[in-house]
Amino acid sequence: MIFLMDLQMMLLDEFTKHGAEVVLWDIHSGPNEQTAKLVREMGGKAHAYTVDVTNRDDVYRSAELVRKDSGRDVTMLVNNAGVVAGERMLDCPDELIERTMKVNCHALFWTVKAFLPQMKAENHGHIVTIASVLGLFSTACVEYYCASKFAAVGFHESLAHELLAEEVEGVKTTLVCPYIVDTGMFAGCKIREEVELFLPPLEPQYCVEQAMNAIVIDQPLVCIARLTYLPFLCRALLPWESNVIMYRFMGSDKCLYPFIEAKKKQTTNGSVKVA
Ligand SMILES: NC(=O)C1=CN([C@@H]2O[C@H](COP(=O)(O)OP(=O)(O)OC[C@H]3O[C@@H](n4cnc5c(N)ncnc54)[C@H](OP(=O)(O)O)[C@@H]3O)[C@@H](O)[C@H]2O)C=CC1
Ligand SMILES: CC1=C(/C=C/C(C)=C/C=C/C(C)=C/C=O)C(C)(C)CCC1
Repeated sequence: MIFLMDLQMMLLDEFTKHGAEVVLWDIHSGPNEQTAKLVREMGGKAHAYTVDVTNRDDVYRSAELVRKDSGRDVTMLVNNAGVVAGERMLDCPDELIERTMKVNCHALFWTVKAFLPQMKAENHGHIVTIASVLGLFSTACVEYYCASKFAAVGFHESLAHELLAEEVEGVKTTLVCPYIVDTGMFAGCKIREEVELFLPPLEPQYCVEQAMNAIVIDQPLVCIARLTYLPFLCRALLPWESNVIMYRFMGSDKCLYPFIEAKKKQTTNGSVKVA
């Protein structure tokens, strides 16, 4: 059985093709039921549960319910839920900053605590964390999003080390770090045109395919697109000043400013949604 935190339809499509029975957790029941219906229409098996992954009691209770309802253990956990507030830190209400940490990072603690013991006992399972390239290197204006994703990466890596150190070889881990994906979450983000030719925003389908390829071969880390391994390496190897020059040259020092502006317009129109 596969267990998924709210996930794009395409990712579900891929899991369904692999014969998975999916359990969907989402904070909103309507869209979640709709997703489950679509999976069933594709010939897959899906069960929808309304869960706020930031609420640890809700997570533990729902994990028990899943076990009871299905009579089976969850063998794959995909932590995909994520939020971004889209406001400069100094303008952002404290609650939204906290919420970003809770959804993008704390939720990983609760879901892993809920499902890993069983996986360890059976020496069988897979934990997938959908983090971000912004968990490996940063840029301006997304301090709390970066903090949450760096934390997610740190948590995932330490867990992966622990499983290896304890020789729990049947429980695999995959850390997925995508660049901008064209889902609307970061709409407006802009780098220099010449650079964008080599590194356009990712098509969701491409991102999902690359993530699935990594998951099926138990790859521990995948950066999507491959070119984004470079800034990750540069951050580790080059002096800070060289990275600053590189960022300016590529227009990536202020690439999130237009995203913040676009969000601000949405907020003034009263249509912004967080979580
Ligand atoms: N889009 C991008 O450019 C990138 C995204 N990512 C990461 O990929 C993941 C998916 O993002 P994407 O598909 O773009 O964004 P979406 O906003 O479409 O997906 C995020 C999902 O998380 C769900 N969610 C939010 N809060 C909670 C909660 N408390 N409990 C349960 N579910 C919750 C939302 O549910 P609902 O819609 O019902 O509110 C939403 O469906 C995120 O972790 C994001 O950080 C990484 C790199 C780039
Ligand atoms: C900083 C930086 C770049 C731009 C990165 C951007 C724009 C990342 C956006 C990621 C998002 C939105 C992730 C969401 O989770 C380049 C051009 C790769 C190269 C140099 C360093």
